[in-house]
Amino acid sequence: MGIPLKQYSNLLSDYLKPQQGRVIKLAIALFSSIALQILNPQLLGYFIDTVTEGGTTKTLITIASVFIGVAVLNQILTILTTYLSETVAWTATNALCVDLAEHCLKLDLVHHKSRTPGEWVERIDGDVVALSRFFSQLVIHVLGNGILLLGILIILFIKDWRAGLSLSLFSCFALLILLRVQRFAVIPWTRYRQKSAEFFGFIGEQIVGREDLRANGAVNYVMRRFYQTLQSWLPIYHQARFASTLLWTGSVGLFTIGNAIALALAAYLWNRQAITIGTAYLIFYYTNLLSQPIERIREELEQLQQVEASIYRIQELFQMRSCLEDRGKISLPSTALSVIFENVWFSYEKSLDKGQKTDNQGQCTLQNISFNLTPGQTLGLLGHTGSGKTTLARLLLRFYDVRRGLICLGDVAIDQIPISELRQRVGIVTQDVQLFQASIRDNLTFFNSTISDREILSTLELLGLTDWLRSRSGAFGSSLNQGLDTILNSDSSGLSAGQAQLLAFARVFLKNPGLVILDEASSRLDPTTEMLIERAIDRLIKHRTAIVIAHRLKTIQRADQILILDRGEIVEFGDRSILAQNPHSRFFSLLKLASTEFSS
Ligand SMILES: Nc1ncnc2c1ncn2[C@@H]1O[C@H](COP(=O)(O)OP(=O)(O)OP(=O)(O)O)[C@@H](O)[C@H]1O
Repeated sequence: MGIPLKQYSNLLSDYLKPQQGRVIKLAIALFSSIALQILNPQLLGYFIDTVTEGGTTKTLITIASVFIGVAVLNQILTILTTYLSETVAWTATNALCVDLAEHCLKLDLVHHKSRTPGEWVERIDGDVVALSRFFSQLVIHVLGNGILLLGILIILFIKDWRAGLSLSLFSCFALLILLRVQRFAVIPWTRYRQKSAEFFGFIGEQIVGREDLRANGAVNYVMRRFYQTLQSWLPIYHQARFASTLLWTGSVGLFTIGNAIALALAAYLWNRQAITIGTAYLIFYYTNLLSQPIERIREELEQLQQVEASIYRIQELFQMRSCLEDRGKISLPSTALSVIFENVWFSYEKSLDKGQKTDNQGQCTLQNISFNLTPGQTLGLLGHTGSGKTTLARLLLRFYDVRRGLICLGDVAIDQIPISELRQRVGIVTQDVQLFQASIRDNLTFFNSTISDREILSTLELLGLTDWLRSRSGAFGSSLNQGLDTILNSDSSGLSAGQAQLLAFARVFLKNPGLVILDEASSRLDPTTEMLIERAIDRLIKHRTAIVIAHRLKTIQRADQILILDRGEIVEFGDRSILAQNPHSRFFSLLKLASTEFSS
C-alpha cells in the first residue's frame, strides 16, 4: 500500500497546527518524562555503589528520597501526557470527521448510492476514530521513544564502550527485524476494516427495513446472512491478529536475547573488574529499559499498520470527486420559473455517454425528452411504474447531469445556476417523506433560524395543520409556539402518511420555491386527510410552476399540461383540456379508466 510520507505529514500539519500550543505542552511533558526515566537508574547505581563503598546512612537516605521524588514526578508527568494526548487526539479526529462528512455530503448521488448507509458511517466515523492514536501518540511516541533509546545507548557507552557497542548493534538489529515484519500485517488489517464497513452496512440496511422483513417473514433469511457475514469476517480478523501476534512473539524473543547479552557482558566486565557492581546493575537495568522504547516503537508501528489502512481509505474518500461541476453563477428570478427540456437523454450508467448507448434493458432511462412549461403552469406527469417520472424530477434538482440535451429553468441552463440556489428555488415533496429526530420547527425549517415561528404557524394554518399541532402542544402547555418544540421521531412514527406529507408541504412552502415537484402519495387516504392534502396542493402550486407526478383524478384535473412517459420516452404531451376531449388520446383512455375505478 505504501502511503507516501508526505501524506502523513500533511494530515498531521492540517489537524495538529490549530492546536500547536497543546502539542508543544504534550511534547515537553513527554520529553521531561523520558529524561527522568534515564536519570532514575543512575540514582539506583549510585545508591548501590555508595552501599558497597560503605557510604553514610544520611547519604543513602538522600539518594533514596531523590529517587522517590523523581519517580513521583514521572508519574505526574505520565498523567499529564495522557490527558494532553487524549485531548489532542479527539480534537484532531473530530475536525477530520467534520471535514470528511462535509466532503461526502457534497458528493453526488452516484457516489452516495455506491455504498450502504452503514458503510458510509463506518468509513466516516470508524476509520477516523482509528486515527485518534495516530494524532495523539504515534509521532510523539515514536520520536520520544527514539530519544529514550538514544539516551540509554549513550549512557551505556559512557559506562563501558563494549556494553554501548554491543547493545547498540542489538537495538539496530531488533528494530530492523521488527520493521520488516510489520509490513506484512497491513493487508490483513485493510481487509478487516473493509469487512467491518460491509458488516455495518448490512446491519444498517436490515434495521431500516425491519418492518418489511418481519412482515414478509424474512427474519430467518436475514439471520442466515448475518451469520454468513460474521463467518467470513472471523478468518480475516484471525489473519490480522495472527500477523500482530507474530510481531509480538518476535519482539519478546529478541528482548530475551538482549537480556542474555547484557547479563553475559556485565558478568564478564565485572569479573575482569572493569566495572563496579553498581555499573553492572546499571547495564542490566538499562538493557531491560531498552525493551521499553523498542517495544513501544514496535507497538506504534503496529498501530500504524491499522492506521495506514484507515488513512488509505480516508484519502480514497477525499479523492472522490462529485461528477457535478458547481460552476454556475447565474441567479434565478424570484418568481415562478419556466421549465424547458430540449432533447434530453439520460442514463444512470456512468459509462453511457451522450445518450447513444443503452442500459440493461436496452435503452436509456430518458430518451429525447422535449417540452416547455411557462411560468405558473402545472404539468401532470403520468406513466407506468419505471417509465422515468422520478428520474425526470431528479434531473431538475441536478442530482445527476443529463447525458445529452439541455434543461433550462427560468430561461437559465441549470448547469449555469449555483447548485445550492437551484435546490433552494426548486421544492420537492416525495412519497417517502424523511423526518428527522428533531423538533417540529427544525423539521420544517431545516434548521434555518431566520424563519420565524409566526411564519411557520401561519403556514401550518394555511395547510390545515393547526389542529394537529394543537394536539402536540398538549404536553407543552397550550401555546402553539411551544408545540413547535415537540420532538418528532425520525421514522415518522406517530404520524400518518398524510400528515407526514402535509408536513413536507409545509417545508416546501417555507422555502418559497419557483418550481414545485410533487410526487403524490399513491396510497389511499381517509377523506379528511385527502381534503387537507387537496387544499394544500392548491395552495402550494398557486403562483408557482408545478410538476405533479399524479396518481389521483382530482390532481390530474388541476394540470394545464399533460405529459405521458413510456419506457423513458414521451408518448403524449399537450394541453390537458384538449387531450381530455380527444377520444384517440392516451390521456382520454386513462381518464376513462380512472373514473371507472373511482366509481367502482
Ligand atoms: N439510482 C438509480 N440507479 C440506476 N437505475 C435507476 C435508479 N433509479 C431508477 N432507476 C431505473 O430507472 C428507471 C426509471 O425509474 P424511475 O424511478 O424514474 O421511474 P418512475 O416512473 O418514477 O417509477 P415509479 O412510478 O415506480 O416511481 C427504472 O428502470 C429504474 O429501475
